[in-house]
Amino acid sequence: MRGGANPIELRGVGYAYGTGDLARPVLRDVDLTVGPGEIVLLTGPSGSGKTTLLTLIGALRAVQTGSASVLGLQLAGATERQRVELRRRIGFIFQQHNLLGFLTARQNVAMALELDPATSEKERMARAGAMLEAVGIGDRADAPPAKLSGGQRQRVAVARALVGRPGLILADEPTAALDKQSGGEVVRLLRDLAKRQGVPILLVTHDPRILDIADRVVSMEDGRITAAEAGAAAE
Ligand SMILES: Nc1ncnc2c1ncn2[C@@H]1O[C@H](COP(=O)(O)OP(=O)(O)OP(=O)(O)O)[C@@H](O)[C@H]1O
Repeated sequence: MRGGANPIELRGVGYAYGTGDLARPVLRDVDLTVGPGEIVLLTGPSGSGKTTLLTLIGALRAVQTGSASVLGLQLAGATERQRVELRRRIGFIFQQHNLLGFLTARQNVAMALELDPATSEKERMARAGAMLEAVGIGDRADAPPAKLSGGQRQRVAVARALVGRPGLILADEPTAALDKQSGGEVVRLLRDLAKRQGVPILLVTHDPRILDIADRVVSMEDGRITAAEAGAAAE
């Protein structure tokens, strides 16, 4: 079944951990739309369900109730194969950069292209190098993650998420491990590159200092969306 025209369209989504008497609802009747090229920040107290919602949209867990269309795929009832294909079209950025320590920055970025049989090793390395230039650390391409600062590692993670020209970026607290300045720089860079490519972003954050990068800020509380407001970037 095909979904809607927006990159993300959720209607009445619910989710519970556990089953039977132990079932604990953590998402309740969530409606959320992210439009083409839109940057939406999802905020709210710890435990309100933000990460659960993000992983559900990223096809990392199954939809239980409601309708969830992501990049045109209706996730309710989708097969595992369809979900794997969808995941390949999404760029993920996590709190911890999740880079492989035995690979250089360039190899870490190039790895994201390995599933694309149309590209040669040489092309993958060239595209990875260009993406590292775009995030401002082209001169550190041959360094392993251990030789990079936290902010530089997160830039590599941004390059890795964008290099495959994804249809959507999902980011979970990408600034949590960074100081104020490097956190701000990394998300602004992410925003600028995403806007240039027209890639929509859904980004979970606790960090009030980065809310201004959003076109829209959505708040969650106790598994529900409680408020949606225009971000500073949209004004
Ligand atoms: N795998 C799991 N099994 C059972 N309960 C879980 C699991 N993962 C999360 N929870 C619970 O679900 C609720 C929502 O968690 P979730 O991580 O989605 O919230 P969050 O808003 O992202 O929180 P934080 O901001 O602290 O990351 C929490 O009460 C959490 O304890």
